[in-house]
Amino acid sequence: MSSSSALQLWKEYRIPLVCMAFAIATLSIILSNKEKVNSNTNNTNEDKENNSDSKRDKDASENKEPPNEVEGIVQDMEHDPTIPTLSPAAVSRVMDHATAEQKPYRHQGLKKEEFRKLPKVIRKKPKNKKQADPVTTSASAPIVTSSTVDGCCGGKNKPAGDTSTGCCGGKYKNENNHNNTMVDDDGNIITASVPTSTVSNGCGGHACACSSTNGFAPTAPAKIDPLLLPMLTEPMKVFYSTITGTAKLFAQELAQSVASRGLPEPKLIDIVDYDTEDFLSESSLCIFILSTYNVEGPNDWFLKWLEDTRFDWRVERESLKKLKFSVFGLGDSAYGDEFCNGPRSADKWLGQLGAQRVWPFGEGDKNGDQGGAFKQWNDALLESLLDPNQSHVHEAYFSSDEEDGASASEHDDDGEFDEDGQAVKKTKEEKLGLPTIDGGSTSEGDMVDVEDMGNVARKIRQAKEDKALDEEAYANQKVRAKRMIGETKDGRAIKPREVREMVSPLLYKSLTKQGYKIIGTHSGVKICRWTKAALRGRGFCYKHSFYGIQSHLCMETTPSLACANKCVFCWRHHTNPVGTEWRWKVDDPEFILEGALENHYGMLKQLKGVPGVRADRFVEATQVKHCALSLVGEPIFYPHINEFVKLLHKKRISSFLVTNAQFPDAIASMDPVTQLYVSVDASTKESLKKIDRPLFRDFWERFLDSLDALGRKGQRTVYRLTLVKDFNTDEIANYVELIRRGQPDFIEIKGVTYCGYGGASGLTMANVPYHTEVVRFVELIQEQLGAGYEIAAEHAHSCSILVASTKFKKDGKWYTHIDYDKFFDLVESGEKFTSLDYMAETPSWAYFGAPEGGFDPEETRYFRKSKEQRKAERERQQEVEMQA
Ligand SMILES: Cc1cc2nc3c(=O)[nH]c(=O)nc-3n(C[C@H](O)[C@H](O)[C@H](O)COP(=O)(O)O)c2cc1C
Ligand code: SF4
Repeated sequence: MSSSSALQLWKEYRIPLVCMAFAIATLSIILSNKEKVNSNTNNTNEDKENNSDSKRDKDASENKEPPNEVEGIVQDMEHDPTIPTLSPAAVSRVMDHATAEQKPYRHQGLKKEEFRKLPKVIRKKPKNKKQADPVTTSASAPIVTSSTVDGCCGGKNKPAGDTSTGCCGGKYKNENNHNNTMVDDDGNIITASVPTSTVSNGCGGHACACSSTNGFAPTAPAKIDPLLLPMLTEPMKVFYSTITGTAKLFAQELAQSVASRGLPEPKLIDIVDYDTEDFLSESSLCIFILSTYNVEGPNDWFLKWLEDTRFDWRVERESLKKLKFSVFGLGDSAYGDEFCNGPRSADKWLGQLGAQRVWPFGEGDKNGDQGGAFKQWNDALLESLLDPNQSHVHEAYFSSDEEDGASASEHDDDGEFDEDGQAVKKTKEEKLGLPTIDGGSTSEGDMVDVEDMGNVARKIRQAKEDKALDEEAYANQKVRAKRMIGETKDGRAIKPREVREMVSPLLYKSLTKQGYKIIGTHSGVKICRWTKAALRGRGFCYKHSFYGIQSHLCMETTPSLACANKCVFCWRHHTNPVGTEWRWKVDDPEFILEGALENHYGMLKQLKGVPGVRADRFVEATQVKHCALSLVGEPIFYPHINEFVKLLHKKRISSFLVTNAQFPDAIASMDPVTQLYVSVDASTKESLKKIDRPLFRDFWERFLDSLDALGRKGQRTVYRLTLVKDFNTDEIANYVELIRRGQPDFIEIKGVTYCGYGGASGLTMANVPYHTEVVRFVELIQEQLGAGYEIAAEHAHSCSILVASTKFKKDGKWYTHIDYDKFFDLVESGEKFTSLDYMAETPSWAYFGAPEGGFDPEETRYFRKSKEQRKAERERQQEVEMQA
């Protein structure tokens, strides 16, 4: 073929020829790759390592950058059946982190041999697999990276002059290793170890793995600080309180820096929008950015709640133990001692309530570089949180008692002490309720083994489920009101805070279980056992002997289930809400009274068929004549107590109101009641604190002021003393002093009734005095009181004795009973009257020392039945109640 014809041919067929040649070349490449893949499938892990090494060699020889390490890891994971499959979201989080972290390593310009020694796995520790000895571990063994990497530095840190090869012996170790711990979408813990420079603990000694094939020594099992978990599994919450907006700006800044580090974006919450009670079940990481105001401000509610909870002995000491937190305060140093005082208190109380401080308190001064201080604190906080080698719990800020403005004894429960008086420190696992090693003490400090992480994840899931259920129940029931807390400088209204109901679903459940009927949101009514006894003609309570009340005509109720004490003998088993001020929704007095009567009659109806109920008593009982405002809680706490009492009197129902002497102003402003009681549970400050466990710090002053207010009332007044052996049965002289102070008309003294208290009070049967002991106590009181008071009546059955002012004794006869009709007439008249205007004669059987012991002879004395008889009767009663 001539060259011209060949050229002609080439011109005609060049395109199909080139295409054919290209197709053949492509086919041969595909075939050769397929062979490689097949042979790779049969390779050992070591082969894989070598293949991957040779790929790196190739890359290095072509002067290319090493491949993205995490891409390699993810590919490895896809092929390795021992590695759990990660969700795309988890993979992308790992990728983001690794990409962010590999820069420093590249900048160090590592050589290929050095690069090979880097760990390249993301692995979950194989279940029940014993950690291999680092010396004998082959390269094919699963490598579990550690947050405290102990492996060889590979000589990476050696200075230019050091030409030796292999192990540096730890000589040149540095602190920078990056270890990112992740949790996949199923709650599995994964550890992405992406060292950026050298490993930190050197490689000297027997554990040196310089000679191992991969040059990386697996050491301790992967561990994660459980305190990091909430941050990794759910967004942190950033609470702010602000008036002029700075705290909110800082909160937004924090949120941005968190998100920029690849963590879930935080939730920003204005503290006034949050139900403080929800902190009790809060398990998120909570950051508080709080401004300081010495006037009414957005912090008030939160701080009040913290303080109340902190000093409420009914609340579990570590009630916020699930919460992890850090506080930053905004203030102005021009305020001197008041600089950032609110936020600092929040930090202190959170810590004292068991919350885990993940970073120390920070503060920014408006008078200085507030923004700079915040940035510094913010950066340090996040750096610390992202560093798993750091302990995330920091020393609580404990102020001295003087700082709190209280005596040391008032705060003596700040810490925990063992029998020797030494402070007891709980391990983090104990605080978190995690399983501990060797029955209580962790052998490895603060870290929890990966194998325990399943439990942690389960606990977190459980807590979330519980919380969701709680929230749902609460949302279904609550009717919220708004509370205005002021206005901003420019006249804008600050968001009102929502007011919640006193009775939470949990409390509702607990109280109804104990037989209470709940009316509205804060009131309760219950049938007392004496009402049942009276219906059956089996006697009345001590009020019958002392004041002429027939128990079946009496309704026991309270318009406030909350009070400000935590008395050791409280019937409520310490489940009730407490507070030093009313902070709940308020129900209408008419609604409460109607609800109380309706429920009372409803409960009575159920007793209709109970064996022994007398028809005449049952009919009488359908018209309540007396109301004992003493069931539980503090009735005087209810903001409309005067209206409530007025309604009772209008229905010609007498009012017996018992207060616990913590609200002197309320006592002073109380309109006349049939009988006003004050509980005098102790006679000294120390024993009152011990027995009533009051919430108020100035509880003693309040107590004395209440007695003074009672003395000024000019009403029929009573001191009620409940004797608890070994708590308040001595100090007679002090009681006498208190009686002289309040000049009550009567003093009721009774032994405490043992109701099977829980552990909270620590009360046992040994604390219940015998009747003879009560009598002896009363005699001593009377002796020391001298003229003016005498022992008037008793009710031996309930171990109660009445000491009365001799004003109520005329011609040798006692007039401790009440002419109720006269009382209502006096109230209706609107005239001023005294307790002497409506007294009535006391029957002789009620006198102290009378053979009847205060038992009305008209009643049938009931003696206890045998266990079997009681059981049979109980069953019969249950049957009747069921039918009803
Ligand atoms: C009326 C008022 C009262 C303040 N009281 C205090 C105070 O008692 N202690 C304090 O450290 N700072 C006090 N400050 C300063 C603020 O806490 C400070 O300016 C803060 O940065 C405001 O934050 P915000 O913009 O988030 O509201 C007060 C400021 C105002 C306007
Ligand atoms: S004042 Fe009454 S309700 Fe309150 S704690 Fe004491 S006993 Fe219980």
